[in-house]
Amino acid sequence: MNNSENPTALIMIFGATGDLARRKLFPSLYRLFKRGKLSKRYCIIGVARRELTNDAFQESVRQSIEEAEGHHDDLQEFITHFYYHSHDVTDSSSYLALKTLANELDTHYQLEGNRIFYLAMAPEFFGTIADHLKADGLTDVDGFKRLVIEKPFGHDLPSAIELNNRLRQAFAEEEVYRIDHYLGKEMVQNIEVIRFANAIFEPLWNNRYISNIQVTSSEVLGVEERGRYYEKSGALRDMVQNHMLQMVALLAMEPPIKLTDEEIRSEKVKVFRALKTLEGEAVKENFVRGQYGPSKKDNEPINGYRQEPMVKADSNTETFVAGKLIIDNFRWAGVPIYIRTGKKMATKSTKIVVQFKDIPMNLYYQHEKTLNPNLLVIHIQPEEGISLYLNAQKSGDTMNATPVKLNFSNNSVDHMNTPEAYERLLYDCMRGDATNFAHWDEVALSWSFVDKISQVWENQQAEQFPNYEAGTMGPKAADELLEKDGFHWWPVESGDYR
Ligand SMILES: NC(=O)C1=CN([C@@H]2O[C@H](COP(=O)(O)OP(=O)(O)OC[C@H]3O[C@@H](n4cnc5c(N)ncnc54)[C@H](OP(=O)(O)O)[C@@H]3O)[C@@H](O)[C@H]2O)C=CC1
Ligand SMILES: O=C1O[C@H](COP(=O)(O)O)[C@@H](O)[C@H](O)[C@H]1O
Repeated sequence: MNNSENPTALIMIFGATGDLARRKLFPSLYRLFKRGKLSKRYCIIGVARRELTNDAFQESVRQSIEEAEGHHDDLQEFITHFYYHSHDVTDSSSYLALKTLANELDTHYQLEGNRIFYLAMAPEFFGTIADHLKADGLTDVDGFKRLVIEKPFGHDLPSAIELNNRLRQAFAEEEVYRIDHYLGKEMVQNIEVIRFANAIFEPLWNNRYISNIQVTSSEVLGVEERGRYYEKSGALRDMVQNHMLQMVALLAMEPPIKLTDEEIRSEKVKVFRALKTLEGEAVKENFVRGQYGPSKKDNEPINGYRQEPMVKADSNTETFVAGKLIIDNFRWAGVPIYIRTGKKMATKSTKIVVQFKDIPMNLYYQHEKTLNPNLLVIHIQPEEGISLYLNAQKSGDTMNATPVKLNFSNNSVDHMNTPEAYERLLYDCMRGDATNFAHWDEVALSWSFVDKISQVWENQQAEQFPNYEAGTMGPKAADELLEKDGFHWWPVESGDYR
């Protein structure tokens, strides 16, 4: 790992005129600069097809940062380190000019030959770009070379293997940084700290004391302009294969012997290996798919998925998934981990609820009431924090126990300074810390789990689609999935369970 706190590198962004670069990458780089986490020796080359001068590119970078961060006097200084190279990545003859520019800037800014290639482009180009970077000598550098790859990493296991084999011709595994932006979120990173830095949780973190875990990531937005991509992806590939399973791995892994990327990955991989594979009928019993239908809000019609641009009128693509995961190991045997994610749901929320088992005997039993279970809630977004639900005596009432909530809200403490996920991940990559990126073994194992489900779903038209109204929390079958185990989804809207 290059542990410098102010790393030096040339960052080449392929797809520099695209949405991701504008909305996430440029503002994140600026925030690193602002916080003094970028050394003065940095340089960014933006690459895309359209013809732009350096000045026009710098202006577009300035605008995108101002949209996200407002106006700042030091922006002018920041953007002078940005250069633009018009280049079609499928055009073999153009890479040599890119190499010449990179070498010149390397010398000019004294970048020590450190290079980061960020592929913020459609995945079909990943292999071609990596091939050329090597063949045309852009990776022949004295310093480090790293490849940052956006999702989706393949469409299924065979395509992911093919892509990986191709990338590995040019970059070693430790040089490939597969982005999963959930791993850059403050409270996702906090899962490990909550678990491993608190004596009160780790002894209870197993099937003796936990009855079930629920991980929800719901979105209010629909597929917007991404119908073409989403039709081939669906919620299973778009969210479950990566973000949802990564959160599950962090919740379920054993404590690593050290907090190094190798040790943490090795524990996460064991979780993926222990994840019970579902096939045939087991898919139907344990997984629910949904697709949003039209609805109305304030008398205004809301599109169903099949009415969205670039979506087939009889689409079989799921926009919602709920599932019950079983981790077949000593710690988790018998503890269901429920996941749920979807588009056009009632609220934008990512939350983890850990429900503890009931105590053996309830001394505070009331006629019609049972005690509320203890819950640990990890609020990932939009609020960031943790809540612990306990039972305590209501004032003046000695026979009753009432749920009370102990709350820590990150938003109220440090919200303005909480780094964006992309900001952290870019910084980690510059420092050579791959802990919060997806290792190939994790990607391969999560595809093999998800592929079995998609194979069943793709062979059966979902006749009941659409099966949930836009603006709701998904199909009824998702509630029944938990009801048959004697549980229910804890609400994610308010997060207040009293
Ligand atoms: N946008 C987002 O919020 C997220 C995006 N991603 C992933 O990031 C990647 C980029 O997404 P996004 O920014 O939305 O995509 P866009 O379609 O907005 O941008 C694509 C970029 O690629 C460039 N491009 C296209 N074809 C070529 C070519 N042949 N040669 C050189 N440049 C080319 C385009 O510029 P030009 O037309 O000038 O060539 C543009 O800069 C995708 O893999 C996506 O899945 C992942 C998570 C979130
Ligand atoms: O990767 C993706 O994530 C977003 C949701 O991210 P969030 O940080 O807003 O929760 C999702 O909208 C998109 O479809 C998916 O590709």
